[in-house]
Amino acid sequence: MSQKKTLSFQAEVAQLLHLVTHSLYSNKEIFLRELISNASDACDKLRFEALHNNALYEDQPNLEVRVSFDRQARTLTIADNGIGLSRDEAIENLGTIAKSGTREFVSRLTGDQKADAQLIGQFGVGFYSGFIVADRIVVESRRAGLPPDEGVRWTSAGAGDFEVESIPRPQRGTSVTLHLREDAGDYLGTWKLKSIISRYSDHISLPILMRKEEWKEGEDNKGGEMVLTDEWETVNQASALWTRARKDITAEQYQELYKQISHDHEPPLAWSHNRVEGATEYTQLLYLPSRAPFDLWNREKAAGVKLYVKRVFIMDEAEALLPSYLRFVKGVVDSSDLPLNVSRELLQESRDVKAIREGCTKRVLAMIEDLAKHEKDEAASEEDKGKFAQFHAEFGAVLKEGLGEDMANRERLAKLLRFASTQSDAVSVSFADYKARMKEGQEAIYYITADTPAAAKNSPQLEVFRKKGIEVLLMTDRVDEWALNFLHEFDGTPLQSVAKGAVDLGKLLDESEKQAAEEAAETFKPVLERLKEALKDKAQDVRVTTRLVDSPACLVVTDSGMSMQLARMLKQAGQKVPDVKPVLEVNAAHPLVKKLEGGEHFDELAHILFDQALLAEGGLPEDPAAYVRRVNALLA
Ligand SMILES: Nc1ncnc2c1ncn2[C@@H]1O[C@H](COP(=O)(O)OP(=O)(O)OP(=O)(O)O)[C@@H](O)[C@H]1O
Repeated sequence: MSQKKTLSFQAEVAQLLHLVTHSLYSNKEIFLRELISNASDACDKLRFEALHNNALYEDQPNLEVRVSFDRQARTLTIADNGIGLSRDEAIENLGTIAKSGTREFVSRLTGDQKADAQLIGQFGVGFYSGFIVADRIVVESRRAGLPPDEGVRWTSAGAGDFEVESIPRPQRGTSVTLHLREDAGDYLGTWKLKSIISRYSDHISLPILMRKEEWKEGEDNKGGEMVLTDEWETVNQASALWTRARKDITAEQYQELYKQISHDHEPPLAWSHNRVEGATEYTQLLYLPSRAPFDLWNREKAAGVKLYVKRVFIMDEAEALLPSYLRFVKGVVDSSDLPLNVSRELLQESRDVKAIREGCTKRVLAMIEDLAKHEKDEAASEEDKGKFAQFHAEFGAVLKEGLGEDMANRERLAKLLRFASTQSDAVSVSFADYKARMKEGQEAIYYITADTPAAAKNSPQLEVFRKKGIEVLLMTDRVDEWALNFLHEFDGTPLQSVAKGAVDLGKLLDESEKQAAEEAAETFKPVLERLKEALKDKAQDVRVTTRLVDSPACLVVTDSGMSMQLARMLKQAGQKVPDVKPVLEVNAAHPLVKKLEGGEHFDELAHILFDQALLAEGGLPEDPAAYVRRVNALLA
């Protein structure tokens, strides 16, 4: 019945194992953290499945992990009584890489052994990290609910293949036995193992048990030694970290929990841990990561908050707990009120969840505001001062989605945004900074949206603002145009795109300038009419402007219209966009525009003017070849 079978590892696993077994490591001991974390996950899974099927506990309701070693045999065993593995699951889960964490790790491997090895040390590679210290691993397991003769033994030396056979196994759960390498004898000692467990696994909510050691005198008083007894003792704190009081938790412990739940090897930027009491009671432990994940822009991406109910793990990625624009936040919410059998659908409707979501959102915003406060705080350390800028560089753009998504917090969010401007290349100007620098008589916060910082900075629309010394915010995140639709003012001052509507610099223009502009418009009228006629298929209107200084022309849209940039972006994304014709604004004082009056090549010049204005703002002429032909004809 035992049907021994040899199977090959999936190619990525083989690649990973090769690296694990052939490199030097800065941090070998992480293997224990990884195996204990798997054991703990397996117990969480059992507890969750048992909510619907209590029989799965069999006669062992107390979930635990046991770590033991055998000096003679040179083996170290990590055993749990969690959910266990069926034969098929062992083949599937221990022969392929399913989890995104490990896959991402493999994708980051460079082939440079030293760099890769360091990456393993930081990242951990789950189960396979056992091969850092073992030249053979034997896994014995039985899945909860299967009969005692349907156990499985999985064995591998970490090369290209592994063996599986069916075995009888009365006890539920999994034991992982590491046959330690020559140089890994260190791990055959209670003290060493205990210290690793307390460093990495203290926050695990399950008891981790080890055999007690006792001092035994040597015979005839000839030196004694520590010997193992049959008594087991718990060697970790064994209470979920977030259930403890803040003052009893060290920064390292918070960071370890973050690593475990986020699979991020960098420490978090900040965290916030609170017990919320009142109508809805829950504990929240929320982290701001220091780097954006590669799939941050996937709005479907699951949120990073795990839901527990009365310390029972319910689900990963409970997206109902935070709005989508905070999808980068990681952490744990442990509710005292939700039913244990809560489903995703139920979560969407629950009033308690709504309260939790609001509470968590406030908490996250407060955390970010704190980072922002430190930025300007003289007394803060250099490290703390830099944290907000780092946060904003990684997550600022996604935060902007909140302007459209979270009306209740729009003002708080607006205060947290930073932009580049015509006075600052660094993305560091807040609306408040801008307001403080506004010119006498300036009535709006001016901004321009463009595809790139260079396009924004060199846009002809900025010319008059530059001449007058008026700052303009440069917005170049894809989301800006959309997000700013939802923000019409900041602290009482309206926001105005410089590429929308006619410029009204109002009090900023002096009388003589105004008069000159009006006169120019008047004398230019006949040319305008001809321009309108020549460009009637391209431009909604043509008018004389005061916004240009050095450029002959630019394109603008009407106040309510969609900007050209947004229209291009939507088109690229394959969306239907109503065909909006822009308004062409011309600088009547520019030599090229003056040339129009002469009448020669009028149509050709008119089209060149329009296409150049389009190019200048990052667009493309509808018929680029025709544009080139026209320019060449004039150059010739
Ligand atoms: N002690 C265990 N009990 C039950 N199943 C286990 C145990 N250890 C590992 N497994 C199974 O093997 C799979 C692979 O484990 P591995 O540690 O490589 O990845 P992971 O934990 O899923 O992912 P990651 O390490 O990226 O979180 C697990 O998802 C789980 O299904």
